[in-house]
Amino acid sequence: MDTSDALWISALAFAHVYVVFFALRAASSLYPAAVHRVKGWLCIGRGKSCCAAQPALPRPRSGDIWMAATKLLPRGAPLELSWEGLGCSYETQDGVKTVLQDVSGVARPYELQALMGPSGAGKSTLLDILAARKTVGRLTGTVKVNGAPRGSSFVRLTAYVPQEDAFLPTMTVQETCELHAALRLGRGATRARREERIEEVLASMNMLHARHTLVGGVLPGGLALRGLSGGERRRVSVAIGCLAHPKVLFLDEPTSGLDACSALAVVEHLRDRAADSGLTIVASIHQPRASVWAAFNSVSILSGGLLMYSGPTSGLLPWFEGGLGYGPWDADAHGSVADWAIDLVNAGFTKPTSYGRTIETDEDLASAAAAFSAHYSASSQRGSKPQQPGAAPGSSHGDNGRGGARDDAQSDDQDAASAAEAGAAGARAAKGSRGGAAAAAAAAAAAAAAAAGGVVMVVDAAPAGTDSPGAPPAAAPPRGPLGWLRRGAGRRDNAAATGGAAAVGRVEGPSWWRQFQVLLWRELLSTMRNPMDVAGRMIIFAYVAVFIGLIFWRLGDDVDGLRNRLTLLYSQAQVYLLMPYVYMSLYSSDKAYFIADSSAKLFRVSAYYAAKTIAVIPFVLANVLAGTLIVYGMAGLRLDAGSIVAHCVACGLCYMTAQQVQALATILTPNQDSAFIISIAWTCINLYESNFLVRFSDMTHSWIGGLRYVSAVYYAFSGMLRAEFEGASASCAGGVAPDLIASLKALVPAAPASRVQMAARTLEQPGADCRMDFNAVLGYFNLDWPMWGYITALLIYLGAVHVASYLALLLLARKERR
Ligand SMILES: Nc1ncnc2c1ncn2[C@@H]1O[C@H](COP(=O)(O)OP(=O)(O)OP(=O)(O)O)[C@@H](O)[C@H]1O
Repeated sequence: MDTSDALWISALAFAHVYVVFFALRAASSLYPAAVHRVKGWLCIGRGKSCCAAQPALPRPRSGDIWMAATKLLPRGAPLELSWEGLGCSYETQDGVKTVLQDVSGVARPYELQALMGPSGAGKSTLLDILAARKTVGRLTGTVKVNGAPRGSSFVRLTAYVPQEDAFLPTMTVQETCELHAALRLGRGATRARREERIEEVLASMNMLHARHTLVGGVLPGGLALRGLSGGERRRVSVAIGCLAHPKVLFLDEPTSGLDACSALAVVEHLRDRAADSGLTIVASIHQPRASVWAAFNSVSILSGGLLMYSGPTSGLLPWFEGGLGYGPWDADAHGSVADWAIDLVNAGFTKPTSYGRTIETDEDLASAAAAFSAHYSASSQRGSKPQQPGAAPGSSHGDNGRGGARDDAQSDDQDAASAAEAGAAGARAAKGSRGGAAAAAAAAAAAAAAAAGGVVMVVDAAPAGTDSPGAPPAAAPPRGPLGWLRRGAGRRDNAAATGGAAAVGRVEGPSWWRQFQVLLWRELLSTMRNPMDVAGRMIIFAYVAVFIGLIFWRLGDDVDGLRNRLTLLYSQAQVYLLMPYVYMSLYSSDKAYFIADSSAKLFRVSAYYAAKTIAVIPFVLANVLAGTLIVYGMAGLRLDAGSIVAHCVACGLCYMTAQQVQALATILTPNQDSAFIISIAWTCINLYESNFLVRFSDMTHSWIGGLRYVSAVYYAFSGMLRAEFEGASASCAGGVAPDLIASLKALVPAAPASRVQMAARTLEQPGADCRMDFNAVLGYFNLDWPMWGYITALLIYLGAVHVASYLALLLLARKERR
C-alpha cells in the first residue's frame, strides 16, 4: 500500500466511523425509547441484574401544579394596558387602505381578554400594535401602560405567543425551555434559578410529564419526528412565553388547529394563570365554543377594522341586544353569545331571518361602531381612565375595594346622565359620519338605554374581600361595560401606587457572549440530531468522492494523465460548487426560524450569525476533508504536503463560498424558488468563468472574461492548478501514447506525410532524458498570481459573502413582516 492508498483508505474509514457515530447519536436522541429498549436487551449500562428487572424509562417528576403555579406570580406590579383611538392604514396600489379605525380598550391584570371578529377584521393588526410588534403602516392612537406611555422596555416585559411556534423539532421540551430561559431571563438568573423557573412554568401548564419529549415535527430533509401533540405544543408555547415573568401575554389564535378538548384546556390554563398570577392576557381567537368563551373575562370585537364592543364578556349581549336593539339572541338557533355576536357584526353575508334585526350593510356596521365609540368616550370622560402614576389606591374610580364599590353605587345616576349626553353627542356626530342616520339612531338608542338605567349602565360592585391584603386573587367577576371601564389597575399591586410606567423598569437581557454560547449550543445540538444533515452529508461526500476516484483512478504522469488531471481539478471545483444545492431546504428553514426568533427579539443578530457560522465549520471541514482526500488518494494527485493542504483549502473554500451564496440568496429572496434562480445564475458564471472550458485568452469578447472575479471556481481551480503543477516535472521517456498520435494524424490529414511521420516518431520516442515541465501548464492558463494569492482571493470572497449575508440578515430582522 503506497501513500496515496493510505490517504484515501484512511479518509474513507474516517467517513464511515463518522457516519456510524452520528447516526447512532441522532438515533439515540430522536428515539430515546427505542435506544433504551435496545440497551435493555443488550444489558448495557444497567448493571448485573438489568435483564431481570428493567427499570422503566425515567419518568419526569410530577409537580404540585397549584404550588408551582403560585410561583408564577410576576415580580413587580401588574400592568394594565390601555389604548385609545388606534388606527392603522396602508398605502396600496388602489390608494390608502384603512384596516383599523378608532379602536380603544383596556386589558387588565388578572384577566383574559379575547380579540374577536370575522376574518380580516383587524385582530392580528390590533394584537401586533398592542404588543409593539407592528412597524409598518400608518399607525395612529396611543397605547399606555398603567396610564403612561410605553417605554422601550415594554417588549421585554411582555411575551408574544405566535400562532405558529418556531421550536426546533429535534430538541426536547426541556432543551427548548433551557434555550429560551437562557435567552429571555435577565443576566442575574443562575442555572439553578433557570431550572427552577422552567419547572415552574411547565408545571403551571401541566406539561412536566413531557419535559423530555421531543418537540417533533418535520425536519428540513423531510424526516417526520414524532413529538408533542398540537395541544401540548400550544401549552409549551405558553409556558415559554411565561418564562421571563411577563406582565402582559399576547397570544395569536392560541386555539387554532386544536381539537375542542385541547382548546378548552389551553384557554382554561390561561385563565387560571391570569387569575393566580396577575398576568394581563390578550388573545385573538376565532369563534370559540361556549366553554372556551366562558373562560374569557373580557372581549374586544372588531369588524372591518371598526370596534364593535370592548368590555366584559357578560356585557356583550346586553350591549348588542339591550343597547342597540339587535337580535334577539336565541341560544338554540344562534349558538353561544360569542357565535351570535360574530355573526351579527359580520356584514359580509345574508343572514337567516332567525337573526331578527341584524347588521347587514357597511352602514349598519359604521353606526354600531359609532354608537360604541360614543358610549366608550362618555365612560372614559367620566373618570374611568386607568389610574395615573402616583395616585393612591382607592383614590379614583379604579379602586377595587369596598370604597370603589361605594363610589360606583353613588355615581350611577351621574353615569346615566352623562352617558345619555354622550349618546346624544354620538348621535349628532354620527350624522356626519359613514353610518349617517343609522349611526345616529344607534347612538341615540345607546343613549336611551343608558338614560333608562338599562343594562349598559349596570355597575357591578366588586365582591367584598377580594382585595383584602393577603387574600388570593380571584378571577374577575363579570361586570357591565361601564363598570368594567371604570375599574382601575391591578387588584393586588396597584401599579399607579408603585410608580406606573416607572415600574416598567429596564430589564437587562443576557450578554452577547451568553447569547452566542446558547445559540452555538442550539446549532450544534440541532445539527447533530438531524441525521440527514450530518450522516447524510458525509455519506454523499464520501461516495461521490469514491465514484470520482474510481473514474480518475491512478492518473499517470504522461500526456494523457496530464489532460485527465486538469479535468479532475476542474471537476473537483464543480462538485464543491454544486454540492450545497442538496441542502437548499435547510437554508429556507433556517430563515423561517430566524424570522420567528428575531421577531421575538430573542437575540442579537450578530450573536446568532457568529454562532451559526462557527457551528457549521467542523461539519464542513470533516465532509470536505474526507471527500477531497478520498479523491486525492484514489486519483494519485501530487504527494506533497503543501499541495495536499492547498488543494483541500481550495476545495473547502469553494464549497463554503457556494454554500454561503445560496444562503445569502435565500435571505434576500422571498421564497426558495427565487433563491434557486439567483443561485443558478451565479453557478452558471462559475461553470464557464473557470479558464478551463474556454481560456479567458481564447474568448472573442475579452470583456466577458472580467466576470472571472466573481467566480469562486476560477480562484479554486487556479489555486489547485498551482498546487498540482507548480515546480513539478515528470519523465516523458515513454513518449506519447500511439492512439493520441493516430488522432493527431487524423486531425491534420492534409499535412505532408513525411513531416507528420517525423513528428510522430519524435513523440513516440522522445529519448531517455525527456522531461515534461508542468510549469508550462500554468503558462498555458496564464496564471499570474501565486498559489496563495488565489487562496487568499477565495478567502476574501468568502468573507465578503459573509458580510453581505450578515447585512441581509440585519435587514431581514428589521424588515416589516407584520
Ligand atoms: N401590509 C398590508 N398591506 C395591506 N393590507 C394589509 C396588510 N396587512 C394586513 N392587511 C389587511 O388588513 C386587514 C386586517 O388584517 P388582520 O390580519 O389584522 O385581520 P384578522 O382579523 O387577524 O384576520 P384573520 O382572522 O383572517 O387572521 C386585512 O384586510 C388584511 O388584508
